[in-house]
Amino acid sequence: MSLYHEAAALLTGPSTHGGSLKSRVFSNKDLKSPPAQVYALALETCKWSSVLKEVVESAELLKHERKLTPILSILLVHDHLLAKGGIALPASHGLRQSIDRHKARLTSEFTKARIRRRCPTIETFRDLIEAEYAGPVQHPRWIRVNAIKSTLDAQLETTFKGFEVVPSITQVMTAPRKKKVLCLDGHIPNLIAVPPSVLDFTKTEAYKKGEIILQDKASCFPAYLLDPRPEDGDIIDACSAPGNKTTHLAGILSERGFARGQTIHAFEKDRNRAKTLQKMIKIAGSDAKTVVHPAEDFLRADPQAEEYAHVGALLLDPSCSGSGIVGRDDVPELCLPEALASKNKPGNGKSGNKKRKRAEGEEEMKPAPAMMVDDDGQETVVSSEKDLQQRIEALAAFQLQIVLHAFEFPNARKVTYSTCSVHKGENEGVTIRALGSEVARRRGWRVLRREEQVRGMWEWDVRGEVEGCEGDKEVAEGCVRAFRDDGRGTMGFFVVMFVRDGTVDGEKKQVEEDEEGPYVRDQQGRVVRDENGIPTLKATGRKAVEVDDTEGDVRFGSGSEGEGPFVRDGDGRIVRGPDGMPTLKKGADEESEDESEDDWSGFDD
Ligand SMILES: C[S@@+](CC[C@H](N)C(=O)[O-])C[C@H]1O[C@@H](n2cnc3c(N)ncnc32)[C@H](O)[C@@H]1O
Repeated sequence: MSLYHEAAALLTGPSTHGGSLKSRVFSNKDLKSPPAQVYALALETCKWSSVLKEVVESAELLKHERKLTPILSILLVHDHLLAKGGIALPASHGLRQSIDRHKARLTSEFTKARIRRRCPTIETFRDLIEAEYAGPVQHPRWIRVNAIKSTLDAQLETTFKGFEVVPSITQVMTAPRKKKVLCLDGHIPNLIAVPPSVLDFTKTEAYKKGEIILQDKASCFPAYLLDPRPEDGDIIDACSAPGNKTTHLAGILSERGFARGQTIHAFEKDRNRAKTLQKMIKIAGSDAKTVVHPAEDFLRADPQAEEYAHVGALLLDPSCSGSGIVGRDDVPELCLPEALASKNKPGNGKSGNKKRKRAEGEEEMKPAPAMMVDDDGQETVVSSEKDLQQRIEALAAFQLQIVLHAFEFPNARKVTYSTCSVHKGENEGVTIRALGSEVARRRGWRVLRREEQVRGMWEWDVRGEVEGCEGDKEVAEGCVRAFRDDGRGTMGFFVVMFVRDGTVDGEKKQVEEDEEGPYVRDQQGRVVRDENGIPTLKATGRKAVEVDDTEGDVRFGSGSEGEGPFVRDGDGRIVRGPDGMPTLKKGADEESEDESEDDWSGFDD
């Protein structure tokens, strides 16, 4: 079967593969053509289908070529007009000849379609189609600067040279997809948003060297909320692959300075995914500080083992329904030409119809069963609300087990739990059940209140659902949510942090100087820290931990005074608040006059 027949069958034929176009292509083991080629052809044809319908109808192609079906006609005309190498069939092939016979007419109708849309060149026509496909508001591309290998300033001067810095995410989301604008995120340090198609960042030197990491803003919440510090001891990332959050933890700690011997333990149950994890950790430069536990189930790690005696913080990001992932449920629109259309006026055929239309002669399509694809790729057929509830319940039971296991680590004081799901059952539901558990009560685990959270997180105003928290407003406020398509540019996400004080197993109080803990505090009650984030012990007046400075300088940014948008100290280092956010130079955060509604609050404390 040719590439075109395979793409046609995929787009209009009966399907046993539900889910997005991507998962339909890549889970279809019967394809003879390379899946990437089938996917690209099908997706691009869908994007252009309203134009192709117009061209095919105006050229009366289906009237003259009775053997062509509507779907085949637009797939072939797509490649004829828009693919670099034209139709991927020999000149003698019947399908190709059915298009070649009408070359001149098709080209002329395509030119008319372009001019009708006021596009002077084919490039502007392509941009218009991409913009229409994305809709008026687009999901930004989020880029985290990996503090182990680079700094925000260094990236602004290299990878993002020539980009205009705009103050609000709204301006990035509504900018032309290729416009060189960027927004420095106001919640997560070292995070940049740009329009989605401005550059293929995977081809940049910075990406190849691990200086930048493509990671959605919401996916940066857990490591930032966990706020890892040198005095936290070892850290466990329980469900790590592909390693975005593991490398983020390492990035934060490298800015603060790892304590001597401080280690991140990264568990990953799936052997293949563990390989990806190892690769990512190496590229990101965090391999020296990370112990990967490949193909190891976190639930089987013994909390009492000597190896984990110094674990003070855990990040839990277990498998979930993935219902918050952007693009997960994308099935592109498809406009098909009328089979026997005679001289249709352009635009007659209701192009832009949301639903897929079938023309005469197309095979009857049975509704595909809905497919739930978890964020680690596991597929479940979900054909009713009951199926969905059962799947959520099974996931929630597993997620709860992960949280309760983490609660058992003897020296753990901080645990974040996150999902990229929008379902209450996997989020607030798990939180409430964890709080009500025997181990939580025995060991004093509670939810970190909003006002106790690191600044970017307490300022984030999308919080947990009170109803999902059984009416407990304080717990709901402690939960952090993110939704797709709410104008903030993130994926759907949930994170909560559990903490406990010095009470160990309800018995002995750890030795502390007073109720406020062992560290020196300022007049506002905040722990006084040095430039590496290390607090001073009241008892000794000395630093709480020795920072490992054997691997070179611990930096909070580099470059000379006066460079970049941030305030610098006398040594040229970026000045940051206690939460790690850089301070913008005066005027750098001023809005343009016409920017009325945005969420920018600058980086000042
Ligand atoms: C949501 S993904 C993690 C994404 C990752 N935290 C990141 O930000 O790149 C969940 C991962 O947990 C792994 N996993 C699931 N159950 C596990 C377990 N019991 N122990 C260790 N890994 C597990 C899955 O194989 C999957 O790779």
